[in-house]
Amino acid sequence: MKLVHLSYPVKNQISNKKIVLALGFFDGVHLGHQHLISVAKEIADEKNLPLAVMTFDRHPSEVYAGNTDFVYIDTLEEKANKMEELGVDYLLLLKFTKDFSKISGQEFVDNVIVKLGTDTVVAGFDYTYGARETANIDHLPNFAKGRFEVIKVPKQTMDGKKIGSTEIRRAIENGEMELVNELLGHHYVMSGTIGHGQRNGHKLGFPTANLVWNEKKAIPKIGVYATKTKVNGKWYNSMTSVGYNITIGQPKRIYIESNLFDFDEDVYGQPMEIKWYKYTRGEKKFASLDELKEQLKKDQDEIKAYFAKSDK
Ligand SMILES: Cc1cc2nc3c(=O)[nH]c(=O)nc-3n(C[C@H](O)[C@H](O)[C@H](O)COP(=O)(O)O)c2cc1C
Ligand SMILES: Nc1ncnc2c1ncn2[C@@H]1O[C@H](COP(=O)(O)OP(=O)(O)OP(=O)(O)O)[C@@H](O)[C@H]1O
Repeated sequence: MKLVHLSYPVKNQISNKKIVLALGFFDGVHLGHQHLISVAKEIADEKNLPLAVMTFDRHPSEVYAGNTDFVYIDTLEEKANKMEELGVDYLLLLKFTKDFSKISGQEFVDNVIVKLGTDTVVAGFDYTYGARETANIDHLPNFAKGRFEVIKVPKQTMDGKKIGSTEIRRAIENGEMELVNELLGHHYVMSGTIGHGQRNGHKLGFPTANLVWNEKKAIPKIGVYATKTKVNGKWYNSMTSVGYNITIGQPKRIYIESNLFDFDEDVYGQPMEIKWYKYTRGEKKFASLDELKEQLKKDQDEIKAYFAKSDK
């Protein structure tokens, strides 16, 4: 798969062939997105054309609402890896600027979709584009004027509700990891490197690997989770705390730290990935380290039992 950076207006086709173009932001590449891309892939294969997916370099709400705290389900790298697995040939990253946000639907069609050499556009039932998202998928054939075909993908739902990135972000921030994983069709993952903690974990008998993560990623709510953690290229069942570590010292910042089961190696500086399974409890302030230690033993038993059942 090729990653292509574009800015408005687009000047040239990206391939000497025409393309099938899937449109949207695609944060998380959830089950709804996966379905849409499989529809587009089928058309591309039938027509013997490359499949391109177009997204933006930042979420439009960062620009519209000036919301610089906006957090993402996927980093660009994660999104690109998922797209590649789905058989996408080109991932197009269009620069989303204030000026671009003001163009009309017709300008978007003429200066982006047509310039790319598009044969067929595939987009969802609620896809919008143009200034303040004024134009929708049903307007697209009028703007196309016969220059490309438009395929509208119907709403994909779970329990009657649209499968959507906004809902998944809400569920991550609410610690509803089982729902998150169901809607994504894969586990929510956070990756980064192993940083230094305050070195209290060893004293407690529960050493932890502290995650240094990409600050644009959505963080599960404060609390304790059943997780799997990858270090040294291998996945271990683990328990992960997202918290301020309120028992030891003054709360300053959020730490994400995993205690891996059946693992005892020095791994500072190495890559680390956390797959999130289930929220088990909130963070508590304990009167002593011994009480925290007692609780950590209980957490370990509970989470080991959870995996003994769910890994079967
Ligand atoms: C599974 C798990 C649960 C935890 N729960 C709590 C908690 O409820 N309250 C708290 O103050 N700290 C909690 N901690 C954080 C410990 O205080 C922390 O691991 C310890 O301070 C070591 O931190 P360090 O790695 O920075 O030295 C938890 C840690 C883990 C791994
Ligand atoms: N559940 C779904 N069913 C069908 N199409 C979908 C679904 N979710 C997204 N799409 C389509 O996939 C493309 C990418 O969608 P987008 O990036 O807006 O994600 P989203 O999940 O709809 O986000 P949000 O929850 O913020 O509305 C769009 O064309 C959109 O219409």
